[in-house]
Amino acid sequence: MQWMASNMPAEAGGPAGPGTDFSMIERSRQRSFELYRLDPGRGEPPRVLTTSALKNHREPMERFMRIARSGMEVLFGQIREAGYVVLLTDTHGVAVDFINNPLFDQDWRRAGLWLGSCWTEEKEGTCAVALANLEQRAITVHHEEHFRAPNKKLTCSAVPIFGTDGRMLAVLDASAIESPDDKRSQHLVLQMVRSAARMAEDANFLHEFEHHSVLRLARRRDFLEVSADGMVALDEAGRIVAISQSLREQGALLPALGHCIEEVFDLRFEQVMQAAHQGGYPLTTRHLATGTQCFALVRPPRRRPSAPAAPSAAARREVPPEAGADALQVIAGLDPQMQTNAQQALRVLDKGLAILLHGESGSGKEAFAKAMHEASARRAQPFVAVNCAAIPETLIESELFGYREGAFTGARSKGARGKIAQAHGGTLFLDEIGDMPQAMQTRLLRVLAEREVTPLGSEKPIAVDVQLICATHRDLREMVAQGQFRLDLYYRLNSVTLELPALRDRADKNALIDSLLREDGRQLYSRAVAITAAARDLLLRHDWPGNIRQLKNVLRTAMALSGGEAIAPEHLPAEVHGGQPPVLPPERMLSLGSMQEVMVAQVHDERTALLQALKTHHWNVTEAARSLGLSRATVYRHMQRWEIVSPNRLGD
Ligand SMILES: Nc1ncnc2c1ncn2[C@@H]1O[C@H](COP(=O)(O)OP(=O)(O)OP(=O)(O)O)[C@@H](O)[C@H]1O
Repeated sequence: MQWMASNMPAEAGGPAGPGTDFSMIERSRQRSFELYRLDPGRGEPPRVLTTSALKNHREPMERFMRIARSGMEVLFGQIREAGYVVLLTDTHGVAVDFINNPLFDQDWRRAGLWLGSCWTEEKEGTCAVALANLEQRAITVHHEEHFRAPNKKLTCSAVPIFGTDGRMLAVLDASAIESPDDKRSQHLVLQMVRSAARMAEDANFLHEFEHHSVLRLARRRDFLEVSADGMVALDEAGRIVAISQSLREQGALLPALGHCIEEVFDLRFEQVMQAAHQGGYPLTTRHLATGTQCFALVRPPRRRPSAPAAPSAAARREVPPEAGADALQVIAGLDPQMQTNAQQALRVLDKGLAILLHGESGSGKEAFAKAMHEASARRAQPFVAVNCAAIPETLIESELFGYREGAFTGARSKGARGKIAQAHGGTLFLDEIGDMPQAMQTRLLRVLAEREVTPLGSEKPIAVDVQLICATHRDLREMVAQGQFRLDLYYRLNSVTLELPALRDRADKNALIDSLLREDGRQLYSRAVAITAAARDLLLRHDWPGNIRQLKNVLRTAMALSGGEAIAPEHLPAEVHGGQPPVLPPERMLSLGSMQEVMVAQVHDERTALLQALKTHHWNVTEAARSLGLSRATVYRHMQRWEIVSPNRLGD
């Protein structure tokens, strides 16, 4: 169902056949050679885990394996005669379940298509399961496209399966040892794997939300019962608590999470409940944001847990969207590029890959990194941020790697744990990675390769397990070309690069303004602060060199100046009016400290200007207000705020 134009990357496919994405395969080949230094000629089949090691992979998957089993059986029934085996792997590429034709056990085992086999890029190089895991897209890897010689006769079609929070759960794969040379022969197989994967996702969704009302949605009424386009789960208050993967992929409904059904569809929750009580008849409705007409069928909650009384509609609207994977959706807002970033981030999280965020200063790289941490399996562990540009070069080593007692003059007597060790189990965010000195780059590379850190003055390495997220506003590729950044570290860091758009390029400036007015208004005045159309217009037209940070500060100052009333153009600084920005060097304007200085400078300027006008007009407030283009009430409010007292009243 197209709720709006999809902003997801195109499905892997193309003229050369299904699941063909040359750049995906090419990138993987490059990593296999350069990052993992694999030997394409190595002869043995993929490693198969021992029973006890396999148990560790199967246990966390047990519930889902039971749900996915019928989908696997349907799929196997369709392709068994053509000589395929069906594998279900976890997100580490380990086959936790499989169905084969036992007549050919020996052949499957020899080919590594077996329970417990490990299909990772690190060991096997380019292969379908590893790529579906890494890129979180459906793909066929056919014959010679495989990296290692023993896999080159295989054809494998793999499709990722996502959980109800958008995180990847597993990969479903169909593989054969013998198949025609033409990759197009696999087109139908890939489609079958895809529909079995979708069946497993939907079954999992219905199972997980069995205590919730679930709305099946379809653009065509006839297909509502047999093949809905997607599902949303509602809690007892009518709030959307989850949306199925098929709708997630279209992006349009993501911002609906946490909202009441009537805010998203032209449909009252009471109608939904009524339909549920009467056995579920189709409802005709409309998606409010896109105007798309659609049909909904309610599946009532299976067993209703005894629940507290439903809150009022007003109270329901105040509830923030759920944490976890949705933290990323919240930070992505309504901007298509940010939504794609959020989807990509979910695909690569918890895969042991470093992630690079690129974007202008203040565009929200750290905020995005924090949201990624929240969305990851590490969210209960520390998030440690280090700004490489803010630490003097002489201290960066001890700050990052830590030191043992007496490691250098001035060291603390007990030594110190470095930031890398502090982030153990969690996420390490290295901001301004382009500013990291070359010697540190070498040490960091070693930490990433060996997954251990040796504090200064110590010989005992400490094992560390961190999700690394780096950020920069610089062009690292250019820095590599200039010899300022290590090529091998660059390869390690940019397995995935997410480009954060500058505020001026974001399609959701309006919504961002509203959300900042709501959040900061609540902090300052315990309520959202309004804004006039003229002031909003100025904000929308400004090009925001300091990005969201600057917008946030401008709005905070404006809120203070307006005293919590609607923000009008007069509350906005000169640069937003197209005038000269405060005289500060541009690079300083972009740091948090300097933005606060800008705020102070602005307030200081406004106070001086008001004082000057009052003096010029002999403390006649009406005259001073007219000369400044402000209302008398505003001038009085500002006088009170800035403690300007008319000399005529000093004796009061
Ligand atoms: N989507 C968002 N909604 C609301 N506030 C946001 C959003 N993204 C970022 N911010 C806020 O904008 C400010 C700047 O964000 P952040 O520090 O993440 O930017 P940055 O790109 O890391 O900047 P720098 O490169 O200078 O370190 C912060 O106050 C952050 O909370």
